[in-house]
Amino acid sequence: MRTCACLHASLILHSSLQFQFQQQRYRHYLNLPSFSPIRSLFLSHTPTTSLNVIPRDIEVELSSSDSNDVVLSINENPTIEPHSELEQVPPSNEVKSTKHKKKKEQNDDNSTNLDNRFKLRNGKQVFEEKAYLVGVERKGDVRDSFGIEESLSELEQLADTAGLLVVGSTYQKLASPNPKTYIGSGKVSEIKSAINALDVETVIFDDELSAGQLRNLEKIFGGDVRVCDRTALILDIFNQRAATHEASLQVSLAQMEYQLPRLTKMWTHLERQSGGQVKGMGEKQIEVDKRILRNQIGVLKKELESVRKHRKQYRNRRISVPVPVVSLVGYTNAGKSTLLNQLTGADVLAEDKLFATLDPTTRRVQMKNGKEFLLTDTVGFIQKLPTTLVAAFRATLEEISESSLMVHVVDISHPLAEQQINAVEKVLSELDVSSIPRLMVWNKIDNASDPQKIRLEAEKRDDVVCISALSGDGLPEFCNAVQDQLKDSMVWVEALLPFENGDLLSTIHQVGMVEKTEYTEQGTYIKAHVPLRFARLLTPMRQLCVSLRP
Ligand SMILES: Nc1nc2c(ncn2[C@@H]2O[C@H](COP(=O)(O)OP(=O)(O)OP(=O)(O)O)[C@@H](O)[C@H]2O)c(=O)[nH]1
Ligand SMILES: [Mg+2]
Repeated sequence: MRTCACLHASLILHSSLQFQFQQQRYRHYLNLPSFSPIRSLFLSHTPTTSLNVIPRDIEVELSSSDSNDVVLSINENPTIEPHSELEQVPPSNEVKSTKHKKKKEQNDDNSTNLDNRFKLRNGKQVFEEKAYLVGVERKGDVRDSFGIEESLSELEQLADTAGLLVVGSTYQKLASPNPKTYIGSGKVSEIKSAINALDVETVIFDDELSAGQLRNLEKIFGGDVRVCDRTALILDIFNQRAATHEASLQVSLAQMEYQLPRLTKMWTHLERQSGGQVKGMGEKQIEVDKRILRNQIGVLKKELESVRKHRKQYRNRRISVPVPVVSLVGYTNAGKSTLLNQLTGADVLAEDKLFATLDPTTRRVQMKNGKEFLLTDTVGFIQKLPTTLVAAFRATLEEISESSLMVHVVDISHPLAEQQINAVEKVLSELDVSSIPRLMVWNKIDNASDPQKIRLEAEKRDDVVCISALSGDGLPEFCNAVQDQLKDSMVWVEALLPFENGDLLSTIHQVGMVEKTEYTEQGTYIKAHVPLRFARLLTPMRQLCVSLRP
């Protein structure tokens, strides 16, 4: 009974907040097609997480009704002055004193200012919050990884992609992070001064923070300042970018999984607001919230599974002709989509922003010699990308793991090309794709400071091709290299597949190069080049073929 009541309370709370937001600054987030980049994380999915955004001038009341139901309601607290940026909608019967008029004018100005700060990002309107970036350089960090300044400049690019306005940044060298606040107390004070001086609304940390660290920092910085980390920011970009139903489901799932261990803070906030009267209540509510969230995660997973099954069936049907699949992998912004577009005439969005692509797109590449292969564009990788987040993009992973060849696209003109290569290798090493052969492509050769030097270096290696996906330079050589790699990496087999192995046959068509298929009474007889792992799978059928061959 109590459990149900709490769920009920959460829902009441949500609608009250919506009502409040409509009167206050937050109404923008709810009325517009997209929420503010950072707040969307907390607002969009679970009702209870909305508590994260209770502004300072709202008080929370807790009461118990006859039926033992716990009812929470939120009221505007008239004794507290609204935050200067809040747009107050006056009640209709308000006395129009000069003082009020002045205040209304001020508020109108604020409203106009706020309206000016909505920007169109990723096809959606988002509120351009002022952000401050914070990084930590760990003493003893390996030299060939990203330096702190480079990492922060990448974080700035991410913030810009998400629609935030970066107004400043800072970093600290530390032997180990502070368990309570991640950074040292001196740095915390420095950031607090910057927040006041620059009117900062969001502080973004370059590394993943624990729930406790987020809570402590928000407490120190003050009620209106949001604290989030790189992962939350990336999730928010994914949320804005998700164009298909499957991508939206994947992002929602990843966001919920990110929120689950971080649910505590809003309820301690509640306890604080009520002066400790509800001590212990927060703890129970967290359990209820977690259960609600877990249930929602379960529902989402089921829905995703059915979408995936459908996509797989569609893919199997689509690939009826024997063509191997080549997947494009690489750092975000390396030029994967541009390469796909150039080779296939596809119209995948390619732009100078991080994470332009979320959904895999596959197109057929027709070579001059009549040979063909399918090319798949995938989501880009980035340093400090939690594997759980990559795992959320199973569609991409499936495309990669079922491909016959991985082409690693590198922006060779980038000053941190080597570090980006290492970051991609690191993500790939965490995925189960080590058995898939690779080819490396050094892209954007047209943009390199010394293209000749780079070409000479590439010639020394036999697994690298230099191209410019933008101008088309080097693309025939790229296609030849793909063909050679595909053949080299495959094993010649003749096998007889029983009819019940229809799935295997269609996968072989997909990943191998089938030269002949013949239907016999015992099954399908094939002659093909197949990847080594499939040759192993086919071993018993190869023996069968030898014994039955006429
Ligand atoms: N100069 C130059 N620019 C290129 C080349 N290839 C791609 N670009 C540019 O690089 C930017 C990123 O290209 P995309 O194709 O979107 O990169 P991506 O790897 O698909 O990026 P994500 O989808 O974010 O992972 C775009 O502005 C392209 O025009 C190239 O060969 N030369
Ligand atoms: Mg792309």
